[in-house]
Amino acid sequence: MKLFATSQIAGIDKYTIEHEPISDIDLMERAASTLVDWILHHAEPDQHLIFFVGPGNNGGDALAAARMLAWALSGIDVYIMDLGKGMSESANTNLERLQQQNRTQIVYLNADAPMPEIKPSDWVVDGLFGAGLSRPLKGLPAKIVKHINASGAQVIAIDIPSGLMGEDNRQNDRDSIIRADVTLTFQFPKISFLLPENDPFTGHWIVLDIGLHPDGIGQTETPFFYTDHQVAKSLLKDRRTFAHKGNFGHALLIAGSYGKMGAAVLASRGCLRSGVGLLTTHVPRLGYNILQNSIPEAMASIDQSDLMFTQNPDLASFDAIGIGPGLDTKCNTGRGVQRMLEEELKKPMVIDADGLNLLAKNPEWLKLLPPETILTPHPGEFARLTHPVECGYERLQLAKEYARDNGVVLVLKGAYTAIACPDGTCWFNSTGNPGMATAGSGDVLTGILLGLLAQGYTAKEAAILGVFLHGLAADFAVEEGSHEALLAGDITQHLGLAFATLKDS
Ligand SMILES: NC(=O)C1=CN([C@@H]2O[C@H](COP(=O)(O)OP(=O)(O)OC[C@H]3O[C@@H](n4cnc5c(N)ncnc54)[C@H](OP(=O)(O)O)[C@@H]3O)[C@@H](O)[C@H]2O)[C@@H](O)CC1
Ligand SMILES: [K+]
Repeated sequence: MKLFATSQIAGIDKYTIEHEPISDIDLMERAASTLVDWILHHAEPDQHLIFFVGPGNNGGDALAAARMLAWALSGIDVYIMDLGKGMSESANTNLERLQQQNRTQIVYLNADAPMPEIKPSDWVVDGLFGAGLSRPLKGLPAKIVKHINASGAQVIAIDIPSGLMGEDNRQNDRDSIIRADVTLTFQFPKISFLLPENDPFTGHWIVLDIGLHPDGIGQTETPFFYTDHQVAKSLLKDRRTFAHKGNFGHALLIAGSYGKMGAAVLASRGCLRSGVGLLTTHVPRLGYNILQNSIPEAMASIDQSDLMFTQNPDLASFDAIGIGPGLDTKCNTGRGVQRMLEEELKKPMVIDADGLNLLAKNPEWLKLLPPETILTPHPGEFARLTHPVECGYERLQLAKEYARDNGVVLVLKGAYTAIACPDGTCWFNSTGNPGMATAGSGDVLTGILLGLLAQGYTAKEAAILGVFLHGLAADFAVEEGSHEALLAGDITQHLGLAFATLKDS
């Protein structure tokens, strides 16, 4: 799915009105009816709802929804924020319709008016501002937002929590943004919803399809995408009936050191469960028994060192290389990695964990990286590769620059993992859960990415698909357990179900 800046969404909105064609008041009616469906599905018949209405079309949506709900629910109050400059045309039409219906109390709130009582048991519907917000809230809007946030009531935001910008919130006033429990957003998640600093504002967000015109969506260019089932499925390659293991590549994983052999085992499992034909895992001597006992499907390549990686095997027979899980950053290991990179191998590569920490210490290696390279930092590792940042928005910009400037696919791990590609595109992942914040989860991902690279997926395809499958497998694992108890090994165990679900979807 494409993701757009709010200004672009307004353009698609306009395109829909012109080309469907549909009048703007009817498009608003369609949007409002999706809100109403959601609310009726979740509210008890005696639920008291308080609508806060702003001057633009976000307010218009709120007024239309209040009218539709007033036929079904008895306790609806509407407060209109009076900024002294009137309302948009469609909002005005909906105000007249609500007045004519005559089932709802409508009160104007100006700067001097006392704030209405909101009980913790009430539901507040926030229709103050949406995609048309142009600056941080001050004065009356900020006062109303603070009053709502302090109420303890459930808050449902229409389209965007009022006060939150769709993209860049670096200059925003965080005290003057609605803290919603649920955000019902139209057609597309907004880019700011995918950044960690905005989670307290959006709460749980849900996308409501309002049928914006597919041609308008298709013609609007954007660097941002959301990897949903459809995208991931389109990347998945078929396995032919007469295929044999030679068709699915031979991966080399360089992983493990004294005390960190688990990382090598987990990454090996992730790799083998992602469809690779053959896997050789290169480990220090001490890891030989551990590896062979815990994962007999992997072949072992043994380092000359007892304790750590120092020297790669002959690389000629491998289709892709993964390096990093449990590697450690000792000098000898660093020298080993450097020698390997200096071979100027043209094999696809994935670098994780201590591989990234070594790269951060030796930025001159960047120019030695092969063309199809994936780096998989979490925010801390990314800060070491670049520099610390203030917020997720800045990190996203930096990730896009880093991927473009260095010709690497950068997998910035976290909720909605962002994959920045050398072509300037950025793909947010839709699967996964907080249970994945657990030891070894990243090692499993490295294994999956390596397995996909070895099978001939490009670095970009492998990253988008691999991150999606990793998250989906973890989602299945959590369905049987809990976030707290999720082990990285549970992710590998559910990879089969993730592949199968994607194929059948
Ligand atoms: N796109 C779609 O597909 C569809 C969109 N729909 C809905 O429309 C919404 C977008 O509507 P919108 O463009 O009218 O913007 P919205 O946020 O309601 O208000 C703008 C008003 O606020 C004002 N204003 C701005 N900032 C301010 C501030 N800090 N403090 C004070 N005032 C401020 C601004 O005036 P300004 O002073 O900036 O000139 C203007 O008067 C969208 O979120 C969705 O809910 C659906 O109905 C149908 C399909
Ligand atoms: K809103």
